[in-house]
Amino acid sequence: MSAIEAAKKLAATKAVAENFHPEYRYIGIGSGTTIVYVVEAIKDLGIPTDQMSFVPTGYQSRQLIIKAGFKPLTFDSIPPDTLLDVCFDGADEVDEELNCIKGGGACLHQEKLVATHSKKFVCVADYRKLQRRLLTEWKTIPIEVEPLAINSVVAQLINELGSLGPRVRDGTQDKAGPAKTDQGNFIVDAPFAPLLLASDVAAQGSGFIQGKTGWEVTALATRIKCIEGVLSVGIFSGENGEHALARGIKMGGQKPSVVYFGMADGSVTVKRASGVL
Ligand SMILES: O=C(CO)[C@H](O)[C@H](O)COP(=O)(O)O
Repeated sequence: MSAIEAAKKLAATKAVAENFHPEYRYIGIGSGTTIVYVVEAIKDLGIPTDQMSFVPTGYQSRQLIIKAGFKPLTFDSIPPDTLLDVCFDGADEVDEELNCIKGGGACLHQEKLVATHSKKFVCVADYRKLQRRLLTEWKTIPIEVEPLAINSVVAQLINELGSLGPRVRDGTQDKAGPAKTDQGNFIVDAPFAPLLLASDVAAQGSGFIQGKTGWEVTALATRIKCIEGVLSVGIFSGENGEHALARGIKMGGQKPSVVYFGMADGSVTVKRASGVL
């Protein structure tokens, strides 16, 4: 096993040991390569799961749940007003304030649905994903776009928001044309300069900033989401589910409450959200 795979597995094992409880009934399962180790770790706990439902974030995730012998539940079958007890997912990059870029595997829309309906989002990643700001090593924001609107969305990303060379993601080698999401949409990967943290903006004493100093994370996510034809933006920012609940808001927290990073030296670095927990 490579150092990176070993790091993912270590982080997944610790994240599950500390955040998976026998009384849980609804568990979200994300997408990607790291989540495979999370599902393995849940299985290895040996806790009975017959009273539990596992909510996938796409085709790959559903297959993982089924293969592990867990009961899958589609997002639209969750009982009304019910929050998931926890969701586990990976990330492409995580900044100091636990904002994330997601969507490297084109599953951002369902991942956001699940994250925003979970009491707690537990993120699992390897050391490459840990950065002070988003778009440091991972250079683009994945955006899910309705195919008919693809040209107009790309034009607005360039002309109105200053993205330098957004590209429609290609499909597999075996199929000509753009990649399609589980919803049948396209993905635009939009490059921007590294994003400012909310604390950077507060320190400069101004509102949202765009231009020479770059975009603040949530300001850019909000602007992109407002473009007609955009279904979902691969920036998970703002509040986390636990903070939202503490304020009496049931749904909508996007950020992880905690991130487990598997490190190159075999340790696991745990970053928790600050504030009211
Ligand atoms: O957002 C995602 C898929 O849309 C994944 O969570 C993200 O790409 C991380 O993947 P990996 O665990 O393979 O590094």
